[in-house]
Amino acid sequence: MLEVLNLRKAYGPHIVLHDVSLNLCPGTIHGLVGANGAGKTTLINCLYGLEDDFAGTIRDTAGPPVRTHCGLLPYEPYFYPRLTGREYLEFCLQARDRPVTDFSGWNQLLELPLDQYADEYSAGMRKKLALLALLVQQFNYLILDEPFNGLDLEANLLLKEILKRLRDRGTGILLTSHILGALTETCDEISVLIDGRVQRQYAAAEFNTLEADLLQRLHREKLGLLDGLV
Ligand SMILES: Nc1ncnc2c1ncn2[C@@H]1O[C@H](COP(=O)(O)OP(=O)(O)OP(=O)(O)O)[C@@H](O)[C@H]1O
Repeated sequence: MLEVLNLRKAYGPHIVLHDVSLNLCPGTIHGLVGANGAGKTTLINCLYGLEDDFAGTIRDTAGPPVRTHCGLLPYEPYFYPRLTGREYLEFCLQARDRPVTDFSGWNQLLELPLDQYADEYSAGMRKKLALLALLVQQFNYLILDEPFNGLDLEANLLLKEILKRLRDRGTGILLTSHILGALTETCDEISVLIDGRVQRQYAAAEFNTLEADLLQRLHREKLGLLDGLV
């Protein structure tokens, strides 16, 4: 299990995360929802070790450093110039001392032109390539920052199915999204992050109240204004 306990992270005087605690269990899809600037990417960066100046505990309870068995899809994947999609995948595997395998099975699903330079891909293709680099590696845990953003409808549907199958195979998946439906359709539990605090965690059986709760929590005053208008 990946455990985040009393995580506190500040940039200078600005406290971004206040005592955040959550667990990512194997075989579970855990969604993270929150407004722009709520601290989702900061939480992910701390969890994956891209930030180290924080207080609290982050650990894989099985023992090894979190990154050993965990793959990250960053919000905006970066590709070195003049590397083809195929070379990027090979680079990702070699960087982790993994054998370079045949990508054609996974790429029959995502249909990327792997012999084209990755930095010339469209935004959606870049996201697919970064996802492909995770899928070919069989991680125990995946951390996905906005995985659905930028993908076309077909790829969105496919990705939901892939995530559910990985979950059923035992992978623990933490994902962020601003698309509530994408979260409620795929997740087993959802944490709501407001102003750097986990306000509440919802189990799947409680998802039917999530949208109404978020409207109240985020827009109580605006709902009052709306009442006067419509
Ligand atoms: N490197 C940084 N230096 C200073 N402040 C930062 C840095 N990174 C993030 N922040 C601040 O931390 C807060 C949380 O940012 P973060 O990117 O984690 O939010 P988010 O929930 O992922 O937002 P979004 O939904 O827009 O992606 C914001 O106020 C942001 O300005």
